[in-house]
Amino acid sequence: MSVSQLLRIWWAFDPPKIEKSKDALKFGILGAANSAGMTLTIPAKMHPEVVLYAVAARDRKRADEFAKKNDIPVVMDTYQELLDDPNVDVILVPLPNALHFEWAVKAIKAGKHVLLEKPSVSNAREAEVLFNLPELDQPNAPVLLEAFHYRFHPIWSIFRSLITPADVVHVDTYSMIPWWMVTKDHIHFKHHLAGGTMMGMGTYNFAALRLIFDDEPVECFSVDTKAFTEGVHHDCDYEFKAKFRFPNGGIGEAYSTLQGPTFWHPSYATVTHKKVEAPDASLPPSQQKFVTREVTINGWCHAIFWHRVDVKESFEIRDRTDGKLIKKWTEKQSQKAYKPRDATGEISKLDGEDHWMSFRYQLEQFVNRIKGRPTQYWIEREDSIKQMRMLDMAYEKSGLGLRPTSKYIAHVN
Ligand SMILES: NC(=O)C1=CN([C@@H]2O[C@H](COP(=O)(O)OP(=O)(O)OC[C@H]3O[C@@H](n4cnc5c(N)ncnc54)[C@H](OP(=O)(O)O)[C@@H]3O)[C@@H](O)[C@H]2O)C=CC1
Ligand SMILES: O=C1OC[C@@H](O)[C@H](O)[C@H]1O
Repeated sequence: MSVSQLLRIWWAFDPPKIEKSKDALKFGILGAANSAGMTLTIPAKMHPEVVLYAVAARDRKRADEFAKKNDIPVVMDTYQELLDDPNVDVILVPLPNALHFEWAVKAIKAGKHVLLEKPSVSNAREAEVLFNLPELDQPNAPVLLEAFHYRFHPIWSIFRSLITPADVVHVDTYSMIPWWMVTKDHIHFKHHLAGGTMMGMGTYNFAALRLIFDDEPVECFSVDTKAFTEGVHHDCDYEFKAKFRFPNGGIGEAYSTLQGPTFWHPSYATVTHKKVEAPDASLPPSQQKFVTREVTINGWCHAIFWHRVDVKESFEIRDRTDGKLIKKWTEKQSQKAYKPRDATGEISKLDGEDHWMSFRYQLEQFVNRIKGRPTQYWIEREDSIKQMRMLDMAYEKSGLGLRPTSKYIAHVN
């Protein structure tokens, strides 16, 4: 690892504190959750309009420790107290998946903006209710965002700009978390908390497939899982491989594990396009040029550590009359973009620094949306609903069944 790589990662996790603006948004966090570090407390240090105001946790000692570590001035004993506090503008919901629905609904009904951990809820039924709450369509409605952080990183936009969704024939996606990072008693492996690897990591792969095809899957035709069978862990997949068919006939594959090998391996997505004609005015009229493009993004999930987009184009020149191959060759190029300025075109005009994690890019857009400024990237509410439909489709096919619906749904009209 080079010194510049090390420095980038160092600054990403331990950035210099910056001055906060007078009209900064006050954030409250529901639960002293581990994920809140990446999603909010670290990126907040780098955002002038974000102030960490309060944390509420079920255990006072845990809450106090979390508050001290993150310089959060207010500690509350219940989540409801935090929603009732008029000083709080925004709520981060980093609770177990099964509690996302209830607390996101309550927060929105309390008039708070909500940054909601992924996966947004437990299943599509909950998503349809949450993302269609009438409060979200009123004037000055609260902003609700599913925290799909990687979609806000510049490398993701560069990658997508190299894809022609209608021509995609095959996509292979891979992500993993080493076994030692997720113990069996983690919320990821509790069925009543809507656990499972498709929920935890797979949702990232599934979103990648939806975005690459720019469409929704018509069918999940196979899901192989390795899942726990006993006690609270029952029917929680710790590894899976799923295959989907998309409307253009293309196949999308997703593999992920929360019990992966000891050494972390960067996520990747490899996109194969069909062979298409590449018009070339320099060729004689008797000849035709074709190209088959393969685009791979390495490190799409946690791009701050390392990433690279590779494009491989295989060219052929053929005789127009009999199709005979005249010449063939391959061209390759790669690119990285830790900050928008590393890119070209519209992307290059956006704000960002080398040490911004995807979470910091996400926070930028979230705050812009709340402040009524333009957002270059966003995840629409309908998008989050479709995402949960894809998860349901896979869980149904796997035989593990949908993740249970919150009883709180009976209270929402
Ligand atoms: N964006 C990302 O990189 C990541 C996102 N996630 C997502 O974030 C969410 C939380 O995950 P993570 O932070 O790893 O989990 P943690 O277990 O670290 O935190 C979950 C929090 O939920 C609270 N909680 C409330 N009720 C329960 C309950 N019945 N059982 C357990 N905890 C409860 C706890 O709060 P209290 O302090 O009140 O006890 C705890 O702090 C999940 O939705 C997960 O998918 C997870 C990892 C990374
Ligand atoms: O987003 C995530 O979800 C699953 C976690 O265990 C993982 O660390 C994180 O990146």
